Amino acid sequence: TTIGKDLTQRTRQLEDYIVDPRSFICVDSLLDSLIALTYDSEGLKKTKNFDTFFSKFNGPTRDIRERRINFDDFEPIKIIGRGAFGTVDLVRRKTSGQVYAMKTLSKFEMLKRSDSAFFWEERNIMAFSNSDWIVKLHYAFQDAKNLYMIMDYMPGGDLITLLERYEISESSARFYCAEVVLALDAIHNLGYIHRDIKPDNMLLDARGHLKLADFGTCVKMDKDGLVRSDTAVGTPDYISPEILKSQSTIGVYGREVDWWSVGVFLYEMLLGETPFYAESLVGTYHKIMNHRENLAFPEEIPLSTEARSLICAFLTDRSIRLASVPIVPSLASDEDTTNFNEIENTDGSPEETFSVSKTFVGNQLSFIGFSFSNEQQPFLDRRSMSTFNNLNNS
Ligand SMILES: CN(C)[C@H]1CCc2nc(NC(=O)c3cccc([C@H]4CCCN4C(=O)Nc4cccc(C#N)c4)c3)sc2C1
Repeated sequence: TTIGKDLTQRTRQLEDYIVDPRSFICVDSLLDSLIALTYDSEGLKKTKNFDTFFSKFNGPTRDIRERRINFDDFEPIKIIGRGAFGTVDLVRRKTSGQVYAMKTLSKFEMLKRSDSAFFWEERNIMAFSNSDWIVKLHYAFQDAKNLYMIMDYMPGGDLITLLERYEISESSARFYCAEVVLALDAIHNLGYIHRDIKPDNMLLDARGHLKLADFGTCVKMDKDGLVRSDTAVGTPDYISPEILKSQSTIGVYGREVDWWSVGVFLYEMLLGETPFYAESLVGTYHKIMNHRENLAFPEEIPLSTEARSLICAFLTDRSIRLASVPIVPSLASDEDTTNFNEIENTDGSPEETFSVSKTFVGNQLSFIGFSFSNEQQPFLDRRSMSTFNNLNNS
C-alpha cells in the first residue's frame, strides 16, 4: 500500500500507471472515459448535472478526438473480409502512405446481441504478443458507432482461399502445418486457447509466411491450463468433440482442443475436404462425436503413412491426442540442476590472465559497447531524459 509513502513517491506511482499501455487507467483509457461520458450524456441535457457536464466537456472532448488517431487518418481502398459484426478493409494511412488492414466492429450490433466482451482478448493478444506468428495491432480507436483495429495487411490472403485455388503437396502441407504449430504454441504460451483454429484465420504475408488472425474466440486458461465454458465456439467442421460436449454440460478443456483443429486443417490440405463434412450442421456434429468410426481416408488420394499417422495423432481422443509436451521437468526449486550432468570443478588451477603492462596495449578496447541491460533502466527515467539529451547535444 502507499500509506506512509510521501507524496512524490505516490505521484510517481500514479504516473507509472498512467504511462503503462496495459493499465486500465492509461492515458488512452482516461481519454476514452471522458469521450464516452460526453457521448452518453448528450441525450440527457434535460438533467442539470448532465447538461453542465456536457456543456463543459463537449468542446474539449471534440479537441481530443481530432488530435488522437482516428478514422479520417486512413483512406479506405477495398473491403477484404467480412465477419459477424463488421468488415476488414485494406486502408492507407494518409500521412505515411503505409497500408494496413482495418477491422471495424459495430457497437450497435454488439450491444443488440449483448455480445460486447469478445474483442478484449483479440485486442490484447495482437497489441502485446510481440510475436511474428500473430498479426500485429498498430492502433485501436473508436467513435460513437464502431471499434476500429489497425493491423498488419497480409497480402497473401487467407489459407481457405489458397486451398480453393491450389492443390497442396505434402511438402507444402508440412510447411503450413509447421508454421501453424509454431503460431499456436505462441498463443498457448501467452496463456490463451484459440478455440477457432481454421484456414480462414491463417493469413500469409508478402513473403509467404503465416500469421494467425481473428482472436475473438480466444480465452485465458486458468492456472491449471484449463477453461470452463458452456458456449460452443468455433466453426463446426473444425470443432473438437470436447467443446461439442461442453454445449450440454459445463465443459472443462485445455489447449488440446486447438491441436484437434490442426488435425482437421492438415486433413483438409491433403485430402481437399474436411474429415467430418456433412450436408447439415447436425450431421457434422454427429460425425465428430463418433469420430472413431467416421474418420476415413479416400482410397483414391495418395497419402503417405507419415501424413496419415500424423492426422490420426491429432484426430483422436483428447487423452492420447498429440498435444502436450512429452516431458515436463519436475523441479524441486528454482535452482534445481538435476537435469544437468555433473561438471568437475576446476577450482584452484591457475588460469591465464593479462600481465600488467608498462605501455598502452588496448586489450579492453575491443570489448567496449558489449554491456547491456534489457530491464527498465531506473536511472534514465523520463524526466531526466531531457537533461540526458541536452548533454548529448551540448
Ligand atoms: C459469439 N461471440 C462470443 C463472438 C465470438 C467471436 C467473434 N468474432 C467476431 N468477428 C467479427 O465480427 C469479424 C469482423 C470482421 C472480420 C472478421 C474476420 C473474419 C473474416 C476476416 N476476418 C479478419 O479478422 N481478417 C483479418 C484480420 C487481420 C488482418 C487481415 C488482413 N490482411 C484480415 C471477423 S464477431 C464475434 C462474436
